Amino acid sequence: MASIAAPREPSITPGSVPLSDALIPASIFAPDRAGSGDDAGDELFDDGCMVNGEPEDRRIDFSSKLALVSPNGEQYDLLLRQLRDRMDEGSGETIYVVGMGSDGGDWGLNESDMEASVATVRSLCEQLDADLIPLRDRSEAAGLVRDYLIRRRVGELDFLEVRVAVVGNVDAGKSTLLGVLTHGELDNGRGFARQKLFRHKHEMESGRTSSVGNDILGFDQEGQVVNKPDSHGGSLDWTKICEKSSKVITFIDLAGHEKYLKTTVFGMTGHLPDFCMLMVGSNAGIVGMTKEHLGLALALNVPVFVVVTKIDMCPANILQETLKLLQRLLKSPGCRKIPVLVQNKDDVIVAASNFSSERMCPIFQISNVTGENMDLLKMFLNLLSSRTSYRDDQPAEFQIDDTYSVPGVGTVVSGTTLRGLIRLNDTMLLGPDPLGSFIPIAVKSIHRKRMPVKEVRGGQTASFALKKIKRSSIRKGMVMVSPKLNPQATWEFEAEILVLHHPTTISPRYQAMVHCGSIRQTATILSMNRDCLRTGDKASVHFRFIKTPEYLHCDQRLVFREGRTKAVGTITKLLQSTNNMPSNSKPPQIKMQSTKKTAARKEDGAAATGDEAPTIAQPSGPSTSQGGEGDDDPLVKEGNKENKPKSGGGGRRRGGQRHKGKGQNSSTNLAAAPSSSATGN
Ligand SMILES: Nc1nc2c(ncn2[C@@H]2O[C@H](COP(=O)(O)OP(=O)(O)OP(=O)(O)O)[C@@H](O)[C@H]2O)c(=O)[nH]1
Repeated sequence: MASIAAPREPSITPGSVPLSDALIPASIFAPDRAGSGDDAGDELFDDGCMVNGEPEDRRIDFSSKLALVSPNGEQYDLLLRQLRDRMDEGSGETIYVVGMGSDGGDWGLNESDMEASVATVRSLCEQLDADLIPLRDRSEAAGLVRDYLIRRRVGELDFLEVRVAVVGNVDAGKSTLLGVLTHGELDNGRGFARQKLFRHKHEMESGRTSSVGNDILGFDQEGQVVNKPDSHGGSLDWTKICEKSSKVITFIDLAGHEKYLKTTVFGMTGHLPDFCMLMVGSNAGIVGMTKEHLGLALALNVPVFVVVTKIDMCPANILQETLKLLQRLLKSPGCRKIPVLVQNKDDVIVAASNFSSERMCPIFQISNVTGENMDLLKMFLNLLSSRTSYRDDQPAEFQIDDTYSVPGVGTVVSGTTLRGLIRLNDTMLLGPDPLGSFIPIAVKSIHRKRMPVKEVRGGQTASFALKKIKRSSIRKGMVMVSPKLNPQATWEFEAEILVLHHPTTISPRYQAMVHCGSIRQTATILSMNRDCLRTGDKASVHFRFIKTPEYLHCDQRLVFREGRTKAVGTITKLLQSTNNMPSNSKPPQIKMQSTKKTAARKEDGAAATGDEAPTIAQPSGPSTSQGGEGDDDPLVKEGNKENKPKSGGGGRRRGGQRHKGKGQNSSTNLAAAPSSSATGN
């Protein structure tokens, strides 16, 4: 366990500093509960006792370090239930501490008690089809304490998945770190590692958007990296990585430059990261977009860890200064984080065990050139577990963040499964279209990280090939949901918002882009419970989308932005609307079209998402629709021009509105009414 080191005088020697004076050592987060390392398990157990109405002493004392030594049959069942609950909570894994109690007794077991306890845990793991992976042994006052990672066994076609958004200012070393992690070769300080990543990206094997990059890092059961780049081109075979991995980290690589903020916001909302890795160049410090990106993660409740790079070239006093400023920023009233410096493997385990508390913010200091502390960062990544529930019994929901036309396959949508289980050949409802309708659609094939699979569950990203649907009928922000949900589309909603920044005042009729999940659409403020809003104000605001209704939930987080104006909030109410027309008053003329032919047509794709950006033709693999999306914000512009109807003719029209449906009654007002009309639901 780490101890508090005395603050060191700054020296001029480059390298990581042991502990900035006020930074908190990870050891203060050390678990203080018996055999759990987690309050949740204890609470669950207590609840169980209450529900079953049995006195605790007939059960088992989980606060005793001896709980695992020789449980009777009933106690064993309780231990099993507790472990199962904890693994469910951790999406298939948990860190388990043996020999540590919270009953006030000294920590540690003698050898025979440790042996018996480990035998119990091993047997519990067998029952749950999980692996018991040793993390560390340590000696405490009364004997041995051991930490294990317990991880659900996965088949060849399965793996645990964690998404990490990578943000930070330009030049912080984001691409370089991802190159070093995924390709296993150190950088030379002049862009070597980054080049590998770019080359691999340009091959566009991923079939994913070019504006929000994706890189994967696979870990086997032992926590070893399985990525093996091709010795010639350095490309990575994603299928092989997934087959060999028990855990795959997907890095959502978000651009650092301010002009790409729209893409960054979309990556943070639409790609549902479990965690955010904020990169800071030690020599440059907290500059540029660092605060902006941190604020975004905080607004969306995504737990953040910080990676300070370039410690090989940074004088120690500058590094100290950067850490001090970082700590001040993280502890400020706006952040309310507890910065924790991670310096050794013990700290990694403590940080990983407590990270989901959201308040803790682990800080790593690394060098992409010397590789210093890279092992700690890798170990930490392997120990992170997904924050999304993966229970199969909920009705399935999948949010679409991109669409493709794949030659020979047809229309493919990619995105994230929010909950439930989706199987091959399932029929889902796809929508809403501009009229608010959902249509039934069959799932023809499923890929996870380019690997064909038969099913996908909550928390996992996937691509689906869809039958009989044109790509042009699908846009980002649409969903595919279980017919059981009888989905409704919403034009208007209420949200509690907080204005983070606005140069003047916001009042009714103001328009800006709403980002909510993978939805990205301009909305108008119809009314609010204050006359006007300035920076720092909170209000309940009534919004209306200007183009199409969307599928929303109460309690969803949203970001409302236009240029440098930013507000964040939570949806509190979905409202019925009597006006089901887009704000530009153009009668809705279309409905989702299905097609018998699924020919790959790039021009379909160019209009698919409502972006004016040209489609980037890729040399191989699927075409993508999001080229150049970070450059401009056409919807915002349109919104602020009061959405005058565009003259017809030559200019490209947006989204679904360019496709005229056959026999569609243009005056039909369907959208906010029960919307699964096409399905008969
Ligand atoms: N000495 C040293 N150089 C580094 C380190 N990390 C990155 N670099 C160099 O810093 C430069 C910028 O790194 P990038 O990875 O491109 O930075 P980035 O954050 O991805 O920048 P954008 O993609 O523009 O947002 C490159 O020349 C790298 O070789 C490091 O740890 N030590």
